[in-house]
Amino acid sequence: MSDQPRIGLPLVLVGPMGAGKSRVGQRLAATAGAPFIDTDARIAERYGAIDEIFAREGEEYFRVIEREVVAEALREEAVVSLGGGAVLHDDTRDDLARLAVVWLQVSREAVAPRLAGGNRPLIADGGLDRWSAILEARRPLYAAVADLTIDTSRRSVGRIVDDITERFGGER
Ligand SMILES: Nc1ncnc2c1ncn2[C@@H]1O[C@H](COP(=O)(O)OP(=O)(O)OP(=O)(O)O)[C@@H](O)[C@H]1O
Ligand SMILES: O=C(O)C1=C[C@@H](O)[C@@H](O)[C@H](O)C1
Ligand SMILES: [Mg+2]
Repeated sequence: MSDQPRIGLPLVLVGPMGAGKSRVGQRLAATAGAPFIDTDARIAERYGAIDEIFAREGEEYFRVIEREVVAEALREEAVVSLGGGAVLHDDTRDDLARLAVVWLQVSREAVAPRLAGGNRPLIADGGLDRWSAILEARRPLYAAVADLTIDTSRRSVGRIVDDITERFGGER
């Protein structure tokens, strides 16, 4: 008998840039012995670096390929970390209504050091003010799809993983 916690799959992480979706998703999947999919990473594998896609083809095109990758990922029995803007797509929000979704939140103060050095095209100009404006525009979308909300600002990755396994444990 494995003593790995069992969680219902797919288990989906949403939230703004820098909230910890990739880091928490990876750790959660490893802890639960589940596959991990990061849709940003899958897009980059197939189509090239995300900042280059934005620069070359624009955001609208990015959202089309993002939707394809997200739709495929949500059909897999995996921990799935979505890109920050994936919830903008109506079909993705419809899919998420039927799945276990965790909204990782983070304060403006806590996210500042986490964003340092990243390659995030939407906040390349505008920095933290732009990050806050994007979050406010999307807040109702995250709220609409979330089954569990966790403020990660002052919480370790390990504690966040425990919070999630506590809420969604024993469903596999
Ligand atoms: N709970 C936490 N406490 C402190 N630092 C964290 C926490 N979670 C993540 N980080 C750090 O914050 C940074 C951003 O995390 P991560 O890349 O997982 O965010 P993300 O939500 O996937 O962002 P993006 O939407 O840009 O992909 C990383 O350096 C990560 O190590
Ligand atoms: O918040 C967003 O719209 C984005 C977040 C990242 O995860 C990437 O998906 C991309 O940089 C766009
Ligand atoms: Mg990420």
